[in-house]
Amino acid sequence: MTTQPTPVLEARGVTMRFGGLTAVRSVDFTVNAGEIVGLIGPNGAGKTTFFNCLTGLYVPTEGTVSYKGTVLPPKPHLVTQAGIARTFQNIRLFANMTVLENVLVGRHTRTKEGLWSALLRGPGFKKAERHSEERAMELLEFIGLAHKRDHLARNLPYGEQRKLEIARAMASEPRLLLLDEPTAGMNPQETRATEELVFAIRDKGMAVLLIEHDMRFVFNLSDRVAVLVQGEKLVEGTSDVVQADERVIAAYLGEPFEGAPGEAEAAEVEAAEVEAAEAAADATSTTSSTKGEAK
Ligand SMILES: Nc1ncnc2c1ncn2[C@@H]1O[C@H](COP(=O)(O)OP(=O)(O)OP(=O)(O)O)[C@@H](O)[C@H]1O
Repeated sequence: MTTQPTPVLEARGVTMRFGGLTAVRSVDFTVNAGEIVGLIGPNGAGKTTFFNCLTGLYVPTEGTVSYKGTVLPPKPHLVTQAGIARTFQNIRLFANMTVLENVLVGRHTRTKEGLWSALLRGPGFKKAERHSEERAMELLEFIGLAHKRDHLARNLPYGEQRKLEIARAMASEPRLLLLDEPTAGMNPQETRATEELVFAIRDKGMAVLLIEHDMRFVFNLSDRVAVLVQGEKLVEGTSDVVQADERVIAAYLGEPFEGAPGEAEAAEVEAAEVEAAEAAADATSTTSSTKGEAK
């Protein structure tokens, strides 16, 4: 008997427009409990915009995002409270706080004292501090930074800062973790260690969705990979299926292919441009022949 996958995250018809630019177009997307899913696509394909729609940073122009069957309000703190945490493409740590403090701040959605109390270390925060500190230290041990608990975040090497970001996101006790380019700027050893870390996170019971440019990393890790091209989901499947799909290769190489996202619009624009150019050419020849007649 096969067990049905349980969706944690479901995006339905998510579209995001910035003025005249459609960065994400009608994307349906699901992450199931216990899965590692990769989201790939050429530069500017709309991956980060889609992440921002999932995490409430952007309000999608159309479509809905649900967590365990309930539509999420597009507000980052409510999304985190529901059980989704994320890291960013550019590191966003509190540089002048210690490693431990950074993780404690990440726990604010799970303590009733809240963010300001955590930042200002008010009386309520101190009370809850011991329990939070134990949890934070467990996390630091898990990611291998316990020995650096009192170091300032800004003094950590780059790879450790990225790890700390992951620990801080995990501190909110999410069921789904979204990682935006977790290996950006890492050396091969750090990338390999991050791969192990992501597997270990999944083994803790969290689903993981990651955007990545490092193909070996994403194909090694992911149970499923979705490919965004010009804001549309082009292909979705196992690593083997996606790697073998010629449309994916063409999209990465920037080559045209039949049924490419945006192809119909591009053809319309091209036809309009040709028409405009022809009209302009006609007008010029009419003018010059008129001029010719006047001579
Ligand atoms: N806030 C914004 N306002 C206007 N346009 C935007 C905004 N954010 C993204 N875009 C545009 O939307 C498109 C998709 O960008 P996005 O950053 O989501 O792509 P990406 O796949 O994450 O790219 P990369 O891999 O380079 O990070 C691009 O054309 C980008 O210029």
